[in-house]
Amino acid sequence: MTSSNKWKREEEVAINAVLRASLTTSQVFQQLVASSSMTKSDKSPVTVGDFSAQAIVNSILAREFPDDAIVGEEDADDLRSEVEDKQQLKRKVLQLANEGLTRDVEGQNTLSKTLEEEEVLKAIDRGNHAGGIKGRMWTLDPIDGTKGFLRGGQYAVCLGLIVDGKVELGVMGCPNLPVDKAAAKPKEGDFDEVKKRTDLGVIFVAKRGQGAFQRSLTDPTLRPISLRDISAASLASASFCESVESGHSSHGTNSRIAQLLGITAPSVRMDSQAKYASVSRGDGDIYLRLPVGDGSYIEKIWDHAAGSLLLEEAGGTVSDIRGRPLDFGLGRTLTANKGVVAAHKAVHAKVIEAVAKALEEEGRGHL
Ligand SMILES: Nc1ncnc2c1ncn2[C@@H]1O[C@H](COP(=O)(O)O)[C@@H](O)[C@H]1OP(=O)(O)O
Ligand SMILES: [Mg+2]
Ligand SMILES: [Mg+2]
Ligand SMILES: [Mg+2]
Repeated sequence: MTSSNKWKREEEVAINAVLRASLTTSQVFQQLVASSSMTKSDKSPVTVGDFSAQAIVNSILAREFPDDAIVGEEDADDLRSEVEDKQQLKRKVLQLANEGLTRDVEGQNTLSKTLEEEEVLKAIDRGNHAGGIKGRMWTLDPIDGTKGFLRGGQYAVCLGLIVDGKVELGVMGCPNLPVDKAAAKPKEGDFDEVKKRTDLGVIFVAKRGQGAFQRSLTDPTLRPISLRDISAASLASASFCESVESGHSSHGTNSRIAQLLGITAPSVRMDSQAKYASVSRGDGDIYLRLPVGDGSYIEKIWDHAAGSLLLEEAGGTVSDIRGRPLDFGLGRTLTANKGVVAAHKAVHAKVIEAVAKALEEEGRGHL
């Protein structure tokens, strides 16, 4: 097998699955989140979107690669409940999953027969695998950035293929990101803008050793992407990409790191693994995810598999705050790592030095 053929079939299937799931989450966003009856505190649309997207991706993987394990964020326990609310949720998920699976998408993967309730629940529960170092497994975050999804910001459908503990393929759908990286991102909370714009929706694809690419939701042409070319000498011109949520990543520590590196540009804030994608195509240069507080939060593999490979293939280095590579072979979580630091290869070591200094100053040097 030539290197460009490696994972060809997996890539095709993963793109089709992520594309379908992205179209379905978009549909849920348009119909439920951006509807006038939606109240701010109602989190139910994201639940509908999560389950439907996981049902769609897992059904396709189960059919195409029946022997592969899946480590997915969600499970169907809630949908098996007899409570009327959950029964209603289950019916909605069944309908959306079937619509998503039977939609005509680039002439591929159409189901001959719609799924029954129990089949959809089983598909979702295929994501229960424990992970580990041996063999082939997919890891899925059906909606990463649930907060972004609810506020009309960024969110992502993230699928990675991990083989013997190494991410080999990553496919990420970002329905609210402009295809053109230079175009303005929709203003957060402006649901009408998201509804109206026709230039939103990107799928990012990376295969180990074969580069990083993007395509739109409608045109299958893959176009190469890469990080902005930055050297140690031009580090001061860099910009950070960081979480919107201060509970997910320490904004205060990031400011100090910027100061130490001579960076003055304001940080670009967005939810989800769209941060990895954004830096991968040169919109922002450094992705910092510094632990908050005592650093007890343990990152999940589905939150980093696709994004980290994309950024590496686009010319970057991804590590935790100590410069250790992310270890995807230890189960469902990244137990050997703390936080994430991602940047162009040429400046990554310098960023890690500044991270260590900033944490030391805060009395968190032990993290
Ligand atoms: N305390 C935390 N620290 C870091 N990440 C978190 C924390 N709590 C939740 N997350 C995860 O951060 C991801 C999105 O964060 P961001 O958009 O800021 O990058 C989500 O996957 C979310 O998990 P979950 O999917 O369970 O909500
Ligand atoms: Mg997530
Ligand atoms: Mg999620
Ligand atoms: Mg979640």
